[in-house]
Amino acid sequence: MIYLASASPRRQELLRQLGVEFDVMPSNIHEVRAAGESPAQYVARVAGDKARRVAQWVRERGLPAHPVLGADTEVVIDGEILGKPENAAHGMDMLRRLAGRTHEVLSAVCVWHREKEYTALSTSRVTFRPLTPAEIEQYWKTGEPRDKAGAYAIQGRAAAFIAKLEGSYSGVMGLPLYELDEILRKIGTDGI
Ligand SMILES: Cc1cn([C@H]2C[C@H](O)[C@@H](COP(=O)(O)OP(=O)(O)OP(=O)(O)O)O2)c(=O)[nH]c1=O
Repeated sequence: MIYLASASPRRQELLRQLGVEFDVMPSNIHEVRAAGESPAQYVARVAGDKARRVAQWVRERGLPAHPVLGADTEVVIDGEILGKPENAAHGMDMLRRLAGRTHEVLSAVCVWHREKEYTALSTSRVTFRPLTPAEIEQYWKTGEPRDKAGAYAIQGRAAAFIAKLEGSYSGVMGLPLYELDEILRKIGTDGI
């Protein structure tokens, strides 16, 4: 049993795939980049913040001390983190930037267990085919990109845009399962 420090339905789906039993406990932390933090440092730190926050609640409420899992996923292009789209113009802008190019998706997991934290980072390279303005608009209108880092979902219609993926499909979707399983095996809580 673990606590999943996330409100993301994608992360629940991915965790179910590993067969790990979990309770959902969203962290609701405010994600803000600190000065001088690289994208890799940022995702790892945010995954840790989510896990630490929920671990603290678990302690305060006297709940059973199961491991706590936090995760963060960011889309990076030209060294810049794109974040989630604030509105249609912002989202379509992101898709225009990604079209016809290769970008990185950084996905970090952090497990807090017995006063120790275990963090892993998955880096994937995703190549989009070129997109026409009409395709970008149509895709935006599906509603799929709205709550997603980089304004797309590999597990949804954006699969049709992805010419190449080097790295971790589950990592791009929001929870790198290979890296997570390595940590869970280390602490003796695998789902199998
Ligand atoms: C690139 C990409 C991102 N995403 C999603 C995964 C994450 O849910 C989201 C990135 O935002 P996150 O801030 O990592 O997570 P979240 O706000 O959804 O949930 P929580 O903080 O409670 O854990 O983008 C996809 O679903 N598919 C994709 O292809």
